Amino acid sequence: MRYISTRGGMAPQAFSDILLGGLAPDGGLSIPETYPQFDLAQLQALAGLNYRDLAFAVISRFVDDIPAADLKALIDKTYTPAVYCNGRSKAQSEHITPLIKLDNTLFIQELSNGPTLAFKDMAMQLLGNLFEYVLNQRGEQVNIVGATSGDTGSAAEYAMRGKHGVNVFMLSPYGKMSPFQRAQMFSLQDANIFNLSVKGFFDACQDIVKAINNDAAFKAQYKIGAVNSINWGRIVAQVVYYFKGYFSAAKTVGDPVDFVVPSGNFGNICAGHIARQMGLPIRRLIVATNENDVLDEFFKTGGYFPRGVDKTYETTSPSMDISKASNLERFVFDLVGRDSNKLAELWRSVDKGEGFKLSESEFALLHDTYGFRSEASTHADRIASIREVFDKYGVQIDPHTADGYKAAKAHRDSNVVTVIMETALPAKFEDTMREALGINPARPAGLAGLEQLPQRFDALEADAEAIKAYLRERIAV
Ligand SMILES: Cc1ncc(COP(=O)(O)O)c(C=O)c1O
Ligand SMILES: N[C@@H](CCOP(=O)(O)O)C(=O)O
Repeated sequence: MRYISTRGGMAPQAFSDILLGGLAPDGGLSIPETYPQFDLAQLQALAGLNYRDLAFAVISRFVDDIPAADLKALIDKTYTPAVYCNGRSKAQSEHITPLIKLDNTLFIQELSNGPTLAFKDMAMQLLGNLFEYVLNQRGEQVNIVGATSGDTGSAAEYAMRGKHGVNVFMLSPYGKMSPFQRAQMFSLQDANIFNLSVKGFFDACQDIVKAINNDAAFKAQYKIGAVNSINWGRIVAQVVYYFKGYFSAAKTVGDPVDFVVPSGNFGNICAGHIARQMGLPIRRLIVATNENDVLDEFFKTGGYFPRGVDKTYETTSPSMDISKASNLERFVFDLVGRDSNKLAELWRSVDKGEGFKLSESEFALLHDTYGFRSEASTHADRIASIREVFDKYGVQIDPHTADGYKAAKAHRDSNVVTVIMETALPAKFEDTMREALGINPARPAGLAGLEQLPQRFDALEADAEAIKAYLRERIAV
């Protein structure tokens, strides 16, 4: 399996190279030359596997430069009940991503039982182990520069803290995360973790990360790596839980299943798209956004017009306060027939701050061939959804998953099983949960008093040069 860039400017590379490389050298995103395929008989054979064996069956199809026994050991060490037991279903933690049944055809897939209570742990824990393995093999080091709107940051820091050869520099939007998210990151005192609180939205942090990665000389000199979903390693690990969710929800292998995905940077649902391209019988992929509805607009009109700060809003599903979705590039690459010249032209207009509109025939593909639907939520919708799910089913869902619930209601067809992806636990968003239900959500043991711990971070302007200067001062070359 070799990887190319969506923009066509990268010689085919092996998995370990793109893992360490992050963003492709031409500014594009790495993607496999072809997607591995599973036919019905092969899917039937996967259906009964536990999470670890399933993860190996899927991921090994994308990774051929790590010996199979080593890859299996890394996967086995990652997906254990001990790592994924933090949330609501300790009894079910062997399943890693169990389903909650709401009714006969509506389920929530738990993805947030890892150490930081968000779906990011599903991929980030594996990424930490993969980085450590590949760096050890090569005798190299990496300085990860990442951007977070609240959950990637803590997941990355918990996965990489204390790891040999890895430093993490995490840019987060100043004052825009929940108190719990902030405390989770800023209370870490490990010497290899650096929190940079940037005066701007997530999009500004992500633009800076990309600018740093696009400076080839700086990237090489300071050994810069990525843990955001621009890194293919994140996406491939996320593909696995669509297979798991499908096998847990479908009555018979081959039946259609719809997935609803709270979306921001489009990494999670992009993994769903890839699972579908590999032959998993997903019928619809339903994008759920909050008031930052650039993706909803794209899937409803075919126009992709990322927005500036004046049209990006602070909402009560803050991790989705994103107006420029990195991984849409991977999906549009497939949509335009993997024509990298066409893709590069579209993204030149995105990078200029303009955007693009799909042709009529391309727009039709979104729905007909690729099965996408979408829906946006407001704060009032979110509160109503949290209340409804609690009153009707006795289940507490977080505000992001609530955006998914509204989208599920808008698009579900009760003859087809629908799975809503749970993207975080309610404990991370106490204020909104209290507003909706009048009670504080349960907190996993060990996290009481988190917000009272001493916090360590540096506040910086949203300026790539200022961030580079910060990195130069702290990275020994
Ligand atoms: C809780 C939560 N929900 C949803 C999202 C959106 O996921 P994605 O960026 O993969 O679309 C994020 C962050 O990305 C998140 O942290
Ligand atoms: N919502 C994310 C934003 C970054 O997404 P990623 O999947 O590209 O890392 C966050 O919580 O930080």
